[in-house]
Amino acid sequence: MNAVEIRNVSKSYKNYKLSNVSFQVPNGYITGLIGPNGAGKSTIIKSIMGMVIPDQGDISVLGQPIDSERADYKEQIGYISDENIYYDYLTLAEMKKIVAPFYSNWDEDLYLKYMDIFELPARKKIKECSKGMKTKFSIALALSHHPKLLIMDEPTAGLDPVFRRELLELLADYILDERNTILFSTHLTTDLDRVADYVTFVNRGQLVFSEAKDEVLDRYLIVKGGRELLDGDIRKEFVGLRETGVGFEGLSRDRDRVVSLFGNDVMYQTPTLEEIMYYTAKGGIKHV
Ligand SMILES: Nc1ncnc2c1ncn2[C@@H]1O[C@H](COP(=O)(O)OP(=O)(O)OP(=O)(O)O)[C@@H](O)[C@H]1O
Repeated sequence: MNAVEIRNVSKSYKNYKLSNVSFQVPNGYITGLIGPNGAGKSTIIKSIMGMVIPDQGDISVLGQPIDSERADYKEQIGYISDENIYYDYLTLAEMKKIVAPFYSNWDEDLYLKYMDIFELPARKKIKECSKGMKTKFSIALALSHHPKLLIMDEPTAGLDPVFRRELLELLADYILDERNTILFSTHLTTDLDRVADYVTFVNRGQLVFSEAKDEVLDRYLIVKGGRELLDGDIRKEFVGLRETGVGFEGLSRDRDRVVSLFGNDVMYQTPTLEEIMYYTAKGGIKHV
């Protein structure tokens, strides 16, 4: 089963279009949603949360088509927004009192445990909290109602490296229960190198790929060689290309093809997710 299914979803704004995007978030795994600034990650996540209504397409969450009239499916979701969705003038404890009654599964002991682990001051006003503290508070609230699906929009932005690593460990613990699923968006792709099973990549409102991370890393290849090897046709083999006075570095999405083209005349390197995102977003920009 898929925890989330997105079929042919489109959404237009004045200067932007999310175009006919379809992908699945498999149950029991961590899926990373990556893409440069403005690619459409938050638009997709807000569409799943019913906060943005797509112009067309269908979305199902945990087997149910979502419906703006019925918000009960959200009880099963732990949502961490990239914006402050809480009332600034309240303390953390006061905000928790508002949020907790929405969840029949609310676990006060678990909430207190997270407040303690994250060293969060319950009596501090939200407006007096740092960005990292607000994110930690969001995570505490999201996990304290035992959600089956955790949806996080840029959760690691604003977190120091120590807590970022702790958060990733916490997510790994949460996913140990095979009924749980995580979808999280980030442009810090190193987080995904560590924990993601699947990767969905959007660029300028278009889906580039959505598949198992290992398959992506097996298929893409970086090629480094001398400029004399490049001509117009060869350039078209690359998703993105960086050329210098003497050489080039290019990303191919077809490992077998470039190896058969270049043989031993070049050097090969498996790209990181960051390199795949960089070359795809930049295309054939020249650096001479
Ligand atoms: N309510 C809105 N009205 C008009 N344009 C919008 C609105 N919401 C988003 N956009 C535009 O849609 C595009 C995609 O935005 P979105 O927030 O989904 O991107 P993102 O991938 O999450 O980016 P980032 O990594 O910077 O958070 C952007 O060009 C943004 O300006």
